[in-house]
Amino acid sequence: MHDEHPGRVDATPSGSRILRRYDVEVTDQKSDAHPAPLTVKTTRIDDITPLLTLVDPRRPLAFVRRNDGIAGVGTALRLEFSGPRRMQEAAQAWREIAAAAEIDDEVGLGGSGLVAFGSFAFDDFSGDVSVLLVPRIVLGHRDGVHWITRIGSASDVASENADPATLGAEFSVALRAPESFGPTEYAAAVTAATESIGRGEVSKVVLARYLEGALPAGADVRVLAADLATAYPDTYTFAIDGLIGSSPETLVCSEGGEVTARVLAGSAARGTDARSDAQAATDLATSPKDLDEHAFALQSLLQSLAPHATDIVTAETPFTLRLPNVWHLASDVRGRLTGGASSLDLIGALHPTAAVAGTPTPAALEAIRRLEPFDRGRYAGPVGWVGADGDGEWAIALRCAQVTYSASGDPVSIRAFAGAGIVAESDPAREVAETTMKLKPVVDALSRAVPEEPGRPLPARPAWASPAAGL
Ligand SMILES: C=C(O[C@H]1C=CC=C(C(=O)O)[C@@H]1O)C(=O)O
Repeated sequence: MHDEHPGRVDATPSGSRILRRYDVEVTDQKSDAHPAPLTVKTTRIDDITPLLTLVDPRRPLAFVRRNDGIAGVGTALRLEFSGPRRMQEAAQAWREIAAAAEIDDEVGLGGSGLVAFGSFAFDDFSGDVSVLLVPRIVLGHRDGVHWITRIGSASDVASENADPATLGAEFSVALRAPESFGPTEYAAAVTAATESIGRGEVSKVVLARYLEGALPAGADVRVLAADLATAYPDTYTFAIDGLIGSSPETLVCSEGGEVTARVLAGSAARGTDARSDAQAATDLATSPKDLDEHAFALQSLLQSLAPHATDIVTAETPFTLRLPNVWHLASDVRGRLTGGASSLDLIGALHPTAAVAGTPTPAALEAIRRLEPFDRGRYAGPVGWVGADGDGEWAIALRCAQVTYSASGDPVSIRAFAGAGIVAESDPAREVAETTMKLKPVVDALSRAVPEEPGRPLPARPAWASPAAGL
């Protein structure tokens, strides 16, 4: 049964709100009711249709890497948060929702059972809301296991289908920098940041810029996510509340008491042949400027993680991570959780790391607010999912774009972001080039030629897609 009266059910002093809704559009109708406890049933299935063919073409919901991941259909619950305590409030709300839920999960893997997808704004004072979204249906794969989860109140848990729909035609979008903040203005902001570093006000600042463009009418934005997943299979491809991207950086993953992170900072262009590519990696691994930039990011992560974990290990020197568009300096971090923090508590403790803000954090945030003449929204914020036990996978929303919607819910425009870590030795022209490199995944995916025939072939409708199959 669909709830005809989705409405506001809780409001916190900071302005966060919990909305229960079953349709894409949120209404602000007030209600004193609290959300009914969720009933959740996860069943193993034999196989699964490509996840992205199952999700909403206008507002896809997915978090995938290589063949593993989860995708969501419909909305059982939408929770919105804002302000400096948005992640702490989300952690608390999620604890209550998960504790009240009735969960029957025969799979028991990360991502099965009750999950919420989430995307959080970068800045405490962003105009964009942060969200946790609980879908009506979750489809998942992990380690060769496939499952479907149905979520709802007791009466409606099995009432929604996940029907595959052919991906729409490729589309091409001309992305442009805003007139007021193009490459020249970005370079000037980099200079201002290095001057501020020279005056000792801050040690590192991550400065971003953006490109934007209009989407063609009826654009199926799953196509962007599908192109990114194909081109960047080793990254986390995400599509959550219109934020679509492919991030190589793990903010934090927690599973069964173990916590992991992958810190990235320090970048170089890929070479044009094998020899120049190997040279680019060696130069990056020995560049004092990039090693400094990396050390700030790693230190900030280690310091913020320390109160929540023990036996924290990381290598003494970063390794070079090869992506199709760029080399990065990378450090993997591992530890054991103490004190029972959920993955939402952890993102609240770790965000923003110096990979996306700078060092020291307050001065870097102040410089970003002063030098970037736009709201980052959810770019560079945590993006991922959390399960009922608090475990989850959270990337940093990089190499991504935010879709904006018309009042009727149609995708109308898109804004792609990229930033670069600025330290004392940064050269403005090189930082402009670095952001261009980092914009490449989204720019390329939005410049695809329109194929001869629209749409892509789909496998036959799977048996589990219907509640008649008894799932
Ligand atoms: C801020 C971004 O990248 C961060 C992650 C990896 C390398 C970075 C760098 O070398 O500056 C940045 O810290 C971005 O992609 O928008």
